[in-house]
This record gives sequence, structure tokens and C-alpha cells, in this order.
Amino acid sequence: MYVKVCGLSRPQDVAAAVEAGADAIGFVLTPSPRQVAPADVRALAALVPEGTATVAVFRGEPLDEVRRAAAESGVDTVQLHGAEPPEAFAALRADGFRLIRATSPEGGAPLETGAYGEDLLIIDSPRPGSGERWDPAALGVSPTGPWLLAGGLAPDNVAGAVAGLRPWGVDVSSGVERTRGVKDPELIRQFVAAAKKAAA
Ligand SMILES: O=C(O)c1ccccc1NCC(=O)[C@H](O)[C@H](O)COP(=O)(O)O
Repeated sequence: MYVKVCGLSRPQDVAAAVEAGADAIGFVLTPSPRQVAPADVRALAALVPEGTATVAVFRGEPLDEVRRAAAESGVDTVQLHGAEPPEAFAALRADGFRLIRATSPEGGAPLETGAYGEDLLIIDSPRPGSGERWDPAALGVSPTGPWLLAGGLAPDNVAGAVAGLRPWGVDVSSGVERTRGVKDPELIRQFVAAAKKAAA
């Protein structure tokens, strides 16, 4: 079970996620209560050991801005949540990034990993980072490639969500916060442990 913890902005939260065994650490570089400047992402990403992915998250920024900010951040992976075309993924691939495409079941984009050249697909709520669940009935058939389930997951519901949809991995943000935008290291530890125990 691949686990991504997203929206980190403090060293202690990065340390908790790494120690708990998260596979990917996400930093939000788009307007959000969790937004972090590229220079601060670089400092946080430097705390992450090799083998754990560092992910810069964007939503709707112009491609040039994404390329510049991602390079300045020092991450290895870019996650796009907007209506970016396959050409944007190709440009970021040429820059050397691994790629995550995030979409919602209602978004109309293909629910197939790799459709835009990405390595990983996230199926999320239409309002990313909101903590909202989405209706599993909207998914129809699960993607066959590697995909992460996101949207309203938390330590106490991740096992049930995994049992229902059988994703390759999971992604969390709001569910490991006590107040919006502020992570709780103990909730991070609980979430990663519960997700790793959940059978895909
Ligand atoms: O986290 C945000 O505020 C955010 C804003 C805009 C685009 C993406 C954002 N987050 C991306 C993520 O990968 C979240 O982990 C994912 O949407 C799940 O969020 P949540 O439902 O809060 O667990």
C-alpha cells in the first residue's frame, strides 16, 4: 500500500511522515491554506531521504510557472490538478520529473493511469484538499494501473475505503490535521500505520 501525505509545511510533520513510513510527501504550491513557497519547499524536501518521493502540487498555474517553481523546489515529482493537456506532462517529463495526474470521477478526464503520460493517477474529490469524500459509485470500474484514492480519508476510515475500492495507494491531507492547514504528527503516524495495514 503506497501512502502519500500531502500539504506539509513544517519540519516536524515531514519527520513524522518519513518516520511513519510514508512513500511520498506532498507540498502545495498553489493557493491553499497549505501553500508553501518554492524556497521553503526546497528546505523541507531536503529533510526527506532518498527513496521517499517529494511532490510539488499545482492546480491551474501556467506551465512555465509550474516548471520554474518545481525546479526551484528541488522535488522529484510534480502533481497536476488542473485541466493541463498531455503536452504539459510531456514538458515536465522532459525536465526530469516523475508525474502524478489528479482528477475526480466527475471531471470528464480519463480514469486510466498513464493516459496523459503520468506515472500515477490520483482519484480525488472535485475540491482537492477539502477533506470531502466522493461517491464510489461514480467511479464505475477501478483503474487498472497504479492509482491513489484521495478525498476525505483519515486514520479511522482508510481501512474501510481501501476494502471498498481496492486502490494501489492512498493520499491524505485534511484527515491528518486538527485545524485546517495545520498537520498533527500523531495523526500522520496513525494514518500511515492504518493505511499500511489495510489490504489492497
Ligand atoms: O491540499 C490542498 O489544499 C490542495 C489545494 C489545491 C490542489 C490540491 C490540493 N491538495 C492535493 C492533495 O493531494 C490532497 O492530499 C488530496 O486532495 C486529498 O485531500 P483531503 O481530502 O484533504 O485529504
